[in-house]
Amino acid sequence: MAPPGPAGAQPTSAEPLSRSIFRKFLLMLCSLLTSLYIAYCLAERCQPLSSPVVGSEGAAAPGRGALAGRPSELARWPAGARRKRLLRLQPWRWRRPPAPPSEADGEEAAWEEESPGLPGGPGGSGAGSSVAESPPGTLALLLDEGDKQLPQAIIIGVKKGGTRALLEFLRVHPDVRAVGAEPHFFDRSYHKGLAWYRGDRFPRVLQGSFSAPKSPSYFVTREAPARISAMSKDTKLIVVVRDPVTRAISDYTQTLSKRPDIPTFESLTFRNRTTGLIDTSWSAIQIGLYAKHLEHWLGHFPLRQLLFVSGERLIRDPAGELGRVQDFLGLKRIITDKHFYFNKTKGFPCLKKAEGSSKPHCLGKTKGRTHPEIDPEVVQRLRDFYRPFNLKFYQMTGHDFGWDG
Ligand SMILES: Nc1ncnc2c1ncn2[C@@H]1O[C@H](COP(=O)(O)OS(=O)(=O)O)[C@@H](OP(=O)(O)O)[C@H]1O
Repeated sequence: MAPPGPAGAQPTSAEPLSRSIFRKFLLMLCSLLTSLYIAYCLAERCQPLSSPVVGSEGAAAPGRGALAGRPSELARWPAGARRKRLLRLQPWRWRRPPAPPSEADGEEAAWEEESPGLPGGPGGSGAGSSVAESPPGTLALLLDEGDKQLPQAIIIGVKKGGTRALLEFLRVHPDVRAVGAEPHFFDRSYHKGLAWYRGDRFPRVLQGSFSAPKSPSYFVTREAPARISAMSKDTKLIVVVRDPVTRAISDYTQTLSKRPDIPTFESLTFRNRTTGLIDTSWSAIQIGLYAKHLEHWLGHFPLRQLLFVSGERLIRDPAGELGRVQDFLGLKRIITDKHFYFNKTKGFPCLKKAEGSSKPHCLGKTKGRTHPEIDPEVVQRLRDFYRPFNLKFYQMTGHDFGWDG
């Protein structure tokens, strides 16, 4: 017979059994909790509050992910938590990102290389897709809600319309952030999906501000209206338009600066010089058929979601045009006359102070090139050719741009 234990320590026959079951239960609970925590962490949900909420969404199918990244998603976070994320973990957000490289330092030049705009060459002949390959200078705007998300406004063109000037002027606004190069998402990289587009394309910027990356023009890309609408039907679209004849010459001048051996403007203009048949497959001509391109956009967006900026007025009265743009984007009217001066040497309006600097700033030498002399008869023929398209465009937009006298 076993000796009795200390008083009170003698377990009943049931006690050791229940204690060991309890211990096992505790152990199992602990391991279960640990596994749950690990699984949770692997799903990237236990990152510090600063981690991009929208970016963790995973691969969204085009047309579906847009809403997930929009303010509604951010609304799930309490305002305090959101503010904390901004303050604690992304101090760089408070700094203005460096200015995007200007034409002078290569970005623009590199971009221009992509669009020789010659028949048969890249961005050259043909309607629709080939024109789409010629990346007209466009800009995408990100109306920011404090985290990564898709653009809420895009400057969709037109190439040589004055898109760079609009971007540089808009950057003066304290609520505007400019970001890196546009990834040609809606024309070339759409297959990569919206999550990729959102990914690292746009910086996280302060709530209430928006960023404006330089981007290709989607105005002449057939697929762009449907794709942008699939991203968000609310996207605001800005088009800088310019007299299509001058625009075509400007386009040609750009190509000529890269390839001095190209045929003359006059010979490229006609399919048959004798009959006077215009070569509408030449992208320099095709891009200027604004009414035709606009029709595609109006199939997906109501007119009120498009703003047409006059390229001519952007030169004559930059503050006036910027006023309209600020209103359209819901920005406070901050950019006014006092921001501009006319630089006689450049022949264009320039900024008294560049964004982030105290020095005056004109656009680089690839903006405001001297155009070659074009045979006046050819210019007249082109004017006649564009007139009906221009009139249609005035009718559609409710605005006479004055290109036809
Ligand atoms: N302030 C100011 N300074 C310089 N240039 C100005 C300005 N405002 C508008 N423009 C006109 O912008 C034309 C170039 O248009 P884009 O910037 O859209 O060109 S691009 O498509 O991005 O290559 C450019 O065309 P070209 O004159 O043919 O070079 C200019 O006429």
